[in-house]
Amino acid sequence: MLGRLNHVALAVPDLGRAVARYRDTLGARVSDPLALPEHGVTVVFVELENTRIELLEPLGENSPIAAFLARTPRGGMHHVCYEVSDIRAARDRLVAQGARVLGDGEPTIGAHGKPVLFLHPSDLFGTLTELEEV
Ligand SMILES: CC[C@H](C(=O)O)C(=O)SCCNC(=O)CCNC(=O)[C@H](O)C(C)(C)COP(=O)(O)OP(=O)(O)OC[C@H]1O[C@@H](n2cnc3c(N)ncnc32)[C@H](O)[C@@H]1OP(=O)(O)O
Ligand SMILES: [Co+2]
Repeated sequence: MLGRLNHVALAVPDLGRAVARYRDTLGARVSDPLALPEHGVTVVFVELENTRIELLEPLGENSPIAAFLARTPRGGMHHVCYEVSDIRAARDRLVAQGARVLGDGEPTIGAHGKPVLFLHPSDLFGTLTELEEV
C-alpha cells in the first residue's frame, strides 16, 4: 500500500530562522513559504535528492501544530508522509483495521495540491502519519 516517503515534517517556532539554517548553513535548496490557512500552517519545503523536509510554522488561531510547539518549544519532528496511489482505498483498509483518520475522514488538498489525510499518532507507534495520493 505504501509508496515513497514524500516528506518528513518538522514543526519550528520561527520559519525564517529555520529557512536560513537549512539554506545558508546546510546549503539546501528551499522553496518559498506557502501559507495554508485552511491547514493552519505556513510551509517551506527543503528539497533533497531522495525526499523532502517540510518546515511548518503555526498560522492563525487554531493551528493543529500549536499544542505540539507548546510542548516542544524548540521544535521537533511532527509527522511523516507516505505516498499512496489510491487514498480512499488506503483509508478504508486502515479504518477496517482499527486506525483512526483525523478530521471527518475525507481527504483534503495538501501543500502539493494533492489529496491528503492524517492518521492518529497513537495508532502508529507515536508518529503522526500523513498519506498523500500521487
Ligand atoms: C496538509 C498540509 C501540509 C502537507 O504536508 O501537505 C501539512 O502537513 S499540514 C500539517 C499540520 N496538520 C496536521 O497536523 C493535521 C493533523 N493533526 C492534528 O489534527 C493534530 O495535530 C493532532 C490531533 C494529531 C494532535 O493535536 P493536539 O496536539 O492539539 O492534540 P493533543 O494535545 O490532544 O494530543 C493528543 C495526543 O497526540 C500526541 N501528539 C500530538 N501531536 C503529535 C505529533 N505530531 N506526533 C506524535 N504525537 C503527537 C500528544 O502528545 C497526545 O498524546 P497523549 O499520549 O494523549 O498525551
Ligand atoms: Co505534511
